[in-house]
Amino acid sequence: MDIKEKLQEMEERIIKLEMNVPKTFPPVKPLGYKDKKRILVSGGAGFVGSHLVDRLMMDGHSVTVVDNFFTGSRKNIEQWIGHENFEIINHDIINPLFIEVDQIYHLASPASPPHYMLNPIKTLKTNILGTINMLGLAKRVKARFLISSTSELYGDPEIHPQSEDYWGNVNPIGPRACYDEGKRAAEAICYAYVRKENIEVRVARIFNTYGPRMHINDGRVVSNFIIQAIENLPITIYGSGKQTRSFQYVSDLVEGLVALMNGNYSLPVNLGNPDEYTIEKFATLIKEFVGSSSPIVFKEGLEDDPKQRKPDITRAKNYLNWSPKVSLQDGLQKTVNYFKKEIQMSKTGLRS
Ligand SMILES: O=c1ccn([C@@H]2O[C@H](COP(=O)(O)OP(=O)(O)O[C@H]3OC[C@@H](O)[C@H](O)[C@H]3O)[C@@H](O)[C@H]2O)c(=O)[nH]1
Repeated sequence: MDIKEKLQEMEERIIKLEMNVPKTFPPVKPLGYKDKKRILVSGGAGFVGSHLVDRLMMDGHSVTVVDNFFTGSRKNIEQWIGHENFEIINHDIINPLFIEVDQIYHLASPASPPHYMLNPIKTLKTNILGTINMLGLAKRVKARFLISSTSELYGDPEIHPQSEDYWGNVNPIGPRACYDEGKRAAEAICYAYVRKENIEVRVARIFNTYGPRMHINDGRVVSNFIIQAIENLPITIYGSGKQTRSFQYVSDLVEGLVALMNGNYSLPVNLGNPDEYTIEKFATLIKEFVGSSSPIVFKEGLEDDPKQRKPDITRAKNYLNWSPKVSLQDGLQKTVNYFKKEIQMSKTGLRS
């Protein structure tokens, strides 16, 4: 959509608002009261959270989003504002929350390294106090609880690929510790609640994920490289570029989260795409994909940057019958289209 079309769309929306024409929502499945669940998504205005909210809403459930909008954004969920099945609470989960729900997807936490390192104490509080508060809620209302954990829990892994029974290699006092150790503590807290309080817990260890709705200032490799390539700016590789990552498209992750929540498996499960690339190869691939003239440049490496990462997804295959479906080609196409629009909008001042 170019800028003229976008302006026209906005004008039409203003006219409809002025005329009090009811907003049209994406289609929602009708669900009987027995199947309809009340679902809380913490961090539901974020990149992953908002895609999950779309899925749960379209499945016909009642969804409550709780978000403090630190990295989340209202525009990610604006399509549901005003829907009778949808509610949004502006709240920081480091404080307790009292509502009635059947399921809790606990996704609230900054996830991009520059964001979580910006305020490490807040990252620790969110993952530790926030998880305790969300589990307290799950205990009070007997809700099933899913937490978004991370592949960062494996630190700089000495085994490859990483399976869930690997305990990890994390620097407990390094700059990434606020997130890595925060998530490790969060998992420990979950299983303490399982042992002592009989809570039904699901733990998703999420590997690198990309897709539309990543923030333009997200700072992770996929968004950085795509934006740099679109703008013909230098593509910045941190370190040698020999480090590896494996990238999953966001809709695959959402499928995995829903399957995990509704299945019977209660130990941690890796959710990621085993399609592995060196960062150097990935830079070339993005440059060619976008058709960019960007030079590829090497910058200083990051402290404690994991050298290799690839999920072993045997558990997810066996227990959830889940495996990623979206190819890098298809996922990148959607993501590049999204960023082209976002860049255009930010240049016209319509988006920050
Ligand atoms: O511009 C950039 C950005 C990043 N990178 C490199 O690309 C690799 C991936 O970096 P990202 O910041 O995208 O993500 P990381 O793998 O370090 O961390 C991620 O891990 C999994 C999730 O839990 C989180 O989304 C995030 O913490 C790193 O080696 C990083 O140094 C670049 O070379 N250039």
